[in-house]
Amino acid sequence: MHSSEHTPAQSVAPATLQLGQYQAAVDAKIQEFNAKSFTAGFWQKDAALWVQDEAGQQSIRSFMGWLRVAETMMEAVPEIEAFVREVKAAGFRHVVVMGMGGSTMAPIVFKAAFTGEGGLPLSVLDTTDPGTVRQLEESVPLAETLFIVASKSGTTAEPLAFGDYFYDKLRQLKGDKAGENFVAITDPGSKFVTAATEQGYRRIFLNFAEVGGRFSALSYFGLVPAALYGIDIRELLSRSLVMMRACGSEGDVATNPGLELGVALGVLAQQERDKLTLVVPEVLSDFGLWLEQLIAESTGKEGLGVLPVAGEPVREPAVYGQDRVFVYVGYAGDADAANRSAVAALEAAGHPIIRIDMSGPLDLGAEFFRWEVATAVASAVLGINPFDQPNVQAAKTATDRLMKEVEANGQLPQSQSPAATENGISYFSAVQGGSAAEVLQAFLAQARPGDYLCLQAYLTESPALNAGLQELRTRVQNQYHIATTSGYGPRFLHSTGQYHKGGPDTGLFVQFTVDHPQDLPLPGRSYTFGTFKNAQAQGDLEALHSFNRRTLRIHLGADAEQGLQTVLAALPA
Ligand SMILES: O=P(O)(O)OC[C@H]1O[C@H](O)[C@H](O)[C@@H](O)[C@@H]1O
Repeated sequence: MHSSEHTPAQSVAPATLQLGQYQAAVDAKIQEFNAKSFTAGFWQKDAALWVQDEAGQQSIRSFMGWLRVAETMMEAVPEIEAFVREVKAAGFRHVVVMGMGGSTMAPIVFKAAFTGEGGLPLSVLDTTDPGTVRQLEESVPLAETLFIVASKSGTTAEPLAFGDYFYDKLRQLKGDKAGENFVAITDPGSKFVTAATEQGYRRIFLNFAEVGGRFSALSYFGLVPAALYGIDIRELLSRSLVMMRACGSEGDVATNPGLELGVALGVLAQQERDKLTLVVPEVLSDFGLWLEQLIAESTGKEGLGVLPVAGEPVREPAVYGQDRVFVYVGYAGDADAANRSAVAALEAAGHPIIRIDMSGPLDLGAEFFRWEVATAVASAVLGINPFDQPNVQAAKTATDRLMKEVEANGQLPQSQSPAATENGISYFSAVQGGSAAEVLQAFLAQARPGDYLCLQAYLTESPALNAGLQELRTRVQNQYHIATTSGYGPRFLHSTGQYHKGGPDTGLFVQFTVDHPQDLPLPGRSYTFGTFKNAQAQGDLEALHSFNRRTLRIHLGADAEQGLQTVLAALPA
């Protein structure tokens, strides 16, 4: 057993790595990295530490702006705070952040981890699901809501659709003054800058081309919503800077919190401990969404990667395979007894364990940085470029093609015939079976050690659905001992979707779809939110097939919650 502590005063949250039998391999990699002065090279953006091809190296050098973005943003704090005062003085009562993937993940984490005291209530929209869009619209005071359209590229279809949808609503209320309620966060020179200017947006925050989406938590993308929500962004950033110095440009990898963690994760993945299973107290559950995107999109490519497993029911050692590393992130002094004792039992059973105890939610600023460094370093161990997402495009391309068919024919092409239809629910898969139970059984029987079940819910999120999806994960854990992940679509397409297609061929993908009786039209477009979302589901299924992934689509009919219960009832005991 080996443990390393980082606990000086005015310092970063302590991390303890209990790696057991894997410590020797991690130590060997640390020595190898020290011998080539990895720490210095990392800060000098020496791209040869990651990949050897010139194009890959060029991409790496041009996306390392996140290393110092917290310093730059410290100087922007007065500007952001003045903006918050302006917005409050103008009478706004609510903030909605709209975007996908890295552009909205940090606000999602902040919303759950902080109370919002002293700030404006915050909502995040990152789905084309018409039910969710409608719920959001009904839950905010439209005329007094500030809408932040967040898109680095300014070309992502979803945020542009959200912006147009709500701009149209505001025009109906305020005519030419609609733009007062809109803010853009995007890269300089993006097409969206022109559109937002023409529409009279209140403010356009220009972010940094050299900061990629999933590394943008500590840039305008994370900090403008954070400040509006009442978070002390100066303190958040100053804690990031403490971590940044701790991860600083010289010295032994073994005493560098980000580098050591990254080497450990990379080496563990090479030793087939590639399911990074996050255990957190309830208030930090959305930290898992942020970490999922960072790790899965950065490392899940070329058949390699670390699979983040977030939100999985924490269980007794007997249900797990030998492919896990457990990471506990919580608050020092918070009992969180059930989680901590479960992790202790897993440690006693021989699983590698990493524990991080923050002093409070403002430490998230430091943790964002630690995990960004660790993810970049784990990618160096694996020999891949952490800053591209080559396989996300496969789903987008398939969706675009399907949307052209919608424009031409007024509807999506019919999909294949189901393997089984029972109680109004249809099951589509390459596996055969005469009944729902047989199809489910045949599909899940493909599970091998090291595989994972991936639930992809293109549904309106609700507590009942969350409970049903958790029940499904628990049942599969019990019976097949494989890792289980779960995500709502289309959110995960901009996150773990990269790993699903680009990572190892170990996924068993179950896609849930539903009818859209409560659809919503999109202004200026010939299609609805519902059609767009269906095309995204169908497009991603095609993309998964093009990578020969094992899939099962379950169409739940009109009532998703009831449909999911019917599926659970059909699941072999
Ligand atoms: O901020 P945007 O340019 O709109 O991008 C939003 C997201 O979409 C893409 O699909 C990428 O895979 C993500 O890494 C990115 O965070």
